[in-house]
Amino acid sequence: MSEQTLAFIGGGNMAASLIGGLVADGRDAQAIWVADPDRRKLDALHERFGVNTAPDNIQVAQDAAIIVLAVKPQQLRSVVTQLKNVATLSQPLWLTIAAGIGTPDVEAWLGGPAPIVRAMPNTPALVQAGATALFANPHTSPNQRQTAESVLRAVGLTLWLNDENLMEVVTALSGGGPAYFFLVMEAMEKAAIDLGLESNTARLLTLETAFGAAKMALKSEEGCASLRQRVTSPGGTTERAIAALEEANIRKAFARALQAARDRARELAQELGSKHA
Ligand SMILES: NC(=O)C1=CN([C@@H]2O[C@H](COP(=O)(O)OP(=O)(O)OC[C@H]3O[C@@H](n4cnc5c(N)ncnc54)[C@H](OP(=O)(O)O)[C@@H]3O)[C@@H](O)[C@H]2O)C=CC1
Ligand SMILES: O=C(O)[C@@H]1CCC=N1
Repeated sequence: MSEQTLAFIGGGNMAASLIGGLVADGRDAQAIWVADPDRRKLDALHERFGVNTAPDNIQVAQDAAIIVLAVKPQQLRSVVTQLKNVATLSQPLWLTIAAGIGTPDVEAWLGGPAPIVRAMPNTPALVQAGATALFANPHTSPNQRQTAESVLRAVGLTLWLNDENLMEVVTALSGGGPAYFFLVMEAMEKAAIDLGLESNTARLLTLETAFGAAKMALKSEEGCASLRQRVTSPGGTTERAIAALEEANIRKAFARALQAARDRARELAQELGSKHA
């Protein structure tokens, strides 16, 4: 394996999204390795993206420059403990994407100081439209920060956080955010079908409208509130729709949703962190 080999430990949803985005960005699939206990998942990743695969975490991680920890938070501790001796041989950069679990926990499981970048990506990485926040622990060199950033920048926007505690808020906002938008799109599509539109028409109009609104907001200097008002003609139809949404307390629902996700990230750290023996 060459020096810039990326080893993914865990070949599930988020690993597939990151790998798909990286390969689409031109990264050599031969320099990407994936380990997962499920042979069918590995075969599917190989078929889809041409990456190398093996069921053995140590085999996949041992010569890698960057080890991406892409397992569920509940599996992170045992995986890191299993791989900690790899670090003494090849001194890789650890890149963890697990929700809730902080770099001090990963460092404690590794048994000593190590360069660790904690990232919170999201699944649109698959189509290079991801949004990722990154945090580097103090043992990460400027070069290693750049290396981690270049991996995530290949699949979308990257931002650095100075305060690791804010990663829980990012997890609630952009980590899980695609699911909230998918839910809104699901609901809009269903409502339009119930009102008589043919399903394919409802789907296409919903998706293009979501895409157009996001693209317009990204390109515009105006905030979302102002763009919303431009659609909302006084005495018109949108005004009635927005009034119905406000009446259903949509703002409060989103505030509660993000808070619940942020709190769950904190709970995961409590339940699974290194202080919890
Ligand atoms: N999904 C998302 O949108 C996002 C997820 N994340 C984070 O990414 C991480 C992965 O999430 P996601 O991809 O959704 O989860 P998945 O469950 O889809 O992927 C995790 C994979 O790791 C496998 N696995 C289990 N145990 C081991 C082991 N010991 N060694 C190697 N692989 C193992 C799992 O197999 P099996 O299923 O058989 O257990 C599964 O295939 C999580 O920590 C999550 O918090 C971060 C941002 C967004
Ligand atoms: O739901 C989760 O826990 C993960 C983290 C952010 C998105 N998916």
